[in-house]
Amino acid sequence: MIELQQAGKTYRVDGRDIPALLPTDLRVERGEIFGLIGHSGAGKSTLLRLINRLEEPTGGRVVVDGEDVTALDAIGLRAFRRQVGMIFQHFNLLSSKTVAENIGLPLRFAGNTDKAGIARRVDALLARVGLEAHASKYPAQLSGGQKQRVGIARALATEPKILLCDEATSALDPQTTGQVLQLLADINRELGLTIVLITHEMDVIRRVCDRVAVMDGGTIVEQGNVGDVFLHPRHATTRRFVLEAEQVDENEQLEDFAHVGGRILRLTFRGEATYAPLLGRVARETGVDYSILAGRIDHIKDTPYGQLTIALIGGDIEAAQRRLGEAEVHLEVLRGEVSHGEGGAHG
Ligand SMILES: Nc1ncnc2c1ncn2[C@@H]1O[C@H](COP(=O)(O)OP(=O)(O)OP(=O)(O)O)[C@@H](O)[C@H]1O
Repeated sequence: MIELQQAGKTYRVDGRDIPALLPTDLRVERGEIFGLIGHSGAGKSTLLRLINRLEEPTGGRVVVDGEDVTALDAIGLRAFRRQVGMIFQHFNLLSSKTVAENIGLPLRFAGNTDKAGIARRVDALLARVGLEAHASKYPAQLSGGQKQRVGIARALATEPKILLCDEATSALDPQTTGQVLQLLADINRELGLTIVLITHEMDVIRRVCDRVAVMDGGTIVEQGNVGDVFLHPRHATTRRFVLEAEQVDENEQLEDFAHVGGRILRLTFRGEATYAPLLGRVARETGVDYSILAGRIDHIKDTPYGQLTIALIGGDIEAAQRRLGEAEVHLEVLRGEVSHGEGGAHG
């Protein structure tokens, strides 16, 4: 388990203090995938790099599995860092070394001189990341996705218990991003590795993370289970990330609906409720008509969810809304009722 206890970092540049990370408390549980999301300069990298002390905190403590990392001397820190792998946006591979040599490097740095043992470990890692056929190639001969696989294999070489991912997919195209995220999720599940990743894309969080913290201005402004934060964002920054991920402009959408009569609701379904034939049943029972204005069905990690924007027209709208509210559905009224053709919003 990783704990930040009032951990913070202020840089001093040309006599001026730059508070990159305000004193922050955070807990990452063992075996989870924890995401940090924020815009450029929010303090994500600083927080991540405090965990393995690539940055020294200017205040507070970082505790990993009960050990105060901030108090370690140089020898203790070297041993601790073997338990923490890291991967980077631009892979940070040595261009003069082959794939196999890059992957074996952390073992050599750790003082391992058993060449046959290293070769066996490197072979197993190559197989783990699906690069058996590329062992003797050089980084320049690989695609971005393959380079990141080398980065992941190298990070796993010393059998770490924590993997820190600094924008690991930001340099990759969407399809390759999906494959690398899947690999991270598999490693997390199979090895029980704790993963902390930083990103500026909500989609990355949605696909692999269990929990998320949203950062803004050097502090955490919202955190929780990804399902809760993604489907019901409370902070304005979180909301913007979610809307960006869904490519939705809320104001534009409401303008588009101006000519639609009735009451406009947004329904959010999670888990099995996503596939339940609820709308038709409620419409039949209450005599309302509905039209679907916008919708999306997708997954948050392995859990399906659906979001539907509908207009309810005619019939017993109050009863319909009550029935929907009683089901396993989260319901928001986006716009009150207007009669057809009237347009514009009532409160
Ligand atoms: N070595 C440094 N010296 C001085 N200021 C720094 C240093 N590193 C980061 N900062 C400043 O600290 C703040 C937070 O930076 P940080 O890199 O942690 O943010 P970030 O959210 O990771 O952004 P990005 O996504 O651009 O990497 C920024 O204002 C940045 O300019």
